[in-house]
Order: sequence, then structure tokens, then C-alpha cells
Amino acid sequence: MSLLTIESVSQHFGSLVAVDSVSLAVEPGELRAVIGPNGAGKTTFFNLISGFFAPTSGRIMFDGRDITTLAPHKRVAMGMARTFQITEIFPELTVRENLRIPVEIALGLRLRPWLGKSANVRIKERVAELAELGGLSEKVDRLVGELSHGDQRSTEIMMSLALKPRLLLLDEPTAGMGDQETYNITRLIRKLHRSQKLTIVLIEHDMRVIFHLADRIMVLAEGAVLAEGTPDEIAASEKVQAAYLGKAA
Ligand SMILES: Nc1ncnc2c1ncn2[C@@H]1O[C@H](COP(=O)(O)OP(=O)(O)OP(=O)(O)O)[C@@H](O)[C@H]1O
Repeated sequence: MSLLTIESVSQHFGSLVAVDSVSLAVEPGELRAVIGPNGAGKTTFFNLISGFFAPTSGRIMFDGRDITTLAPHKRVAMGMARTFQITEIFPELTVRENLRIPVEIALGLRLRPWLGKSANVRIKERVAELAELGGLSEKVDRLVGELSHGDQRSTEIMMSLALKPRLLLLDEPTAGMGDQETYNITRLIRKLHRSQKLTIVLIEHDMRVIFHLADRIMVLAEGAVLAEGTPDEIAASEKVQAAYLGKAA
């Protein structure tokens, strides 16, 4: 059974059709990319998956359950995590302190007035494990606000992972990054996908990232699915090339 199934979903804003009857099935363990020129409807599509809007029409199923109108926090509770284009971390806290927040939530220990020794040990171990996996072990005591954009993004991704999501939605994970940082984040995402068998849907502008990572790619243009296939098929598609060059496909 697919983990996420989108059936003919549309989103209208007045007379504008931002997402036009889009369908998608994401299998467990798959890394699926959604690409498209500016204004193609990618962010709106992500907002529909994470529940920021209910679609004008269509149906969204997650883990066999109809979540079309389910509130975002209930989707998170079902195992859907999302990172944003704007980094959502606490810059005035250290990496360790940032990671500790979702770890405590995941262990059901957040905001307890008093934590026993064994609870503290469990939290510390999990924070250390996440820092290691995210390549952040040497930076755990640094303030996040002082880190590079790439390390901040890694921290944010590891915070999402602390919640043990079954689906991770990544919204332009390398936005605003230079070549080295883009490479590092791409490697981290690939490592998480492979080692944790994490199911990931990502929106990305940077084609190098997409072609290195994705099992399959869906291309949106003017709200509709223009093409779907493996990276090789998408790279060879004349329709896709035309859409990116701004010509009529
Ligand atoms: N809340 C909204 N109200 C009205 N129109 C909207 C809203 N959100 C998006 N749109 C419009 O829907 C269309 C698709 O926008 P969307 O942001 O989803 O595209 P995108 O592919 O993510 O673009 P980009 O790559 O530039 O981020 C655009 O024409 C946009 O102006």
C-alpha cells in the first residue's frame, strides 16, 4: 500500500487554478521530488499535503486514512513532518538545546517539571545519536544562530527526524545555499533516506540536487502534472525542457 496517495487534487484561489487535478502515489521508502518552474503550484501542493489548506476538490490518503480535511497538527501526530523554506529553529539556543526539544516531545517528556536520571540519560543519548547522524557532533555546543546556513538546515532536518516521522516533506532544503553547502545537505538527505529508510517528498529548484537524490520526479507546470518519471526520463523529456525554457510545451 502507498504511504501517501493524492487523488485528483485541485486548489483554486478565486479564478486561479494553482493546483489542477494532480495525482501522486508515494511508496514507503521512496524519495520523490516535485519540480516545476516558478509559480507552477509546488508550494501550494505541499500546503495541501501538510494540511495548511483543504483542497477545493480531490482526496488525500495517508497510511490508508483519508486526511483531506485533517488539521496540520493531527497529520504531524500521524507521522508527517515538514521543514520550511525559512529555517525554523531557535538561533539563540545551541544545537544540543534545539535537538533536545523534539526529543523530549517524542519521548513524551516535554515540560515535565522534573526529569529522573534515566529519562535524562535517554534524552542525552538520543540527542547525541541525532547530532552524529546529522554530522553535527562537533557543533552541539555552538549557538545555532552562529552556524552556517547549511548546518542550520541540518539541525532543522534532524529536529524533524527526532519526531520519527514516517513521511518527511522537505521544502527547498538547499534554498539560498552555496555549492559546498548544497552538496553537504544533498549527502545528508541521501544518507537519511538510505540508512533510515525514510520516505521523503521534496520540492527543489536545484536540478543537481534532484537528479542525485530522487527515485522518481513529478514535474508541475501551471498547476498540472507535465511529466512523471525517473531522473533519466525527466532529463530526456522535451516537454520538460520546453517548460523550463519558457516555451510552450
Ligand atoms: N494563498 C494564495 N492566494 C492566492 N493565490 C495564491 C496563493 N498561494 C499561491 N497562489 C498562486 O498560485 C500559483 C502557484 O503558486 P505556488 O507558490 O504554489 O507555486 P510554486 O511552484 O511553489 O512557485 P515558486 O517556485 O515560485 O515558489 C501562483 O500563481 C501563486 O500566485
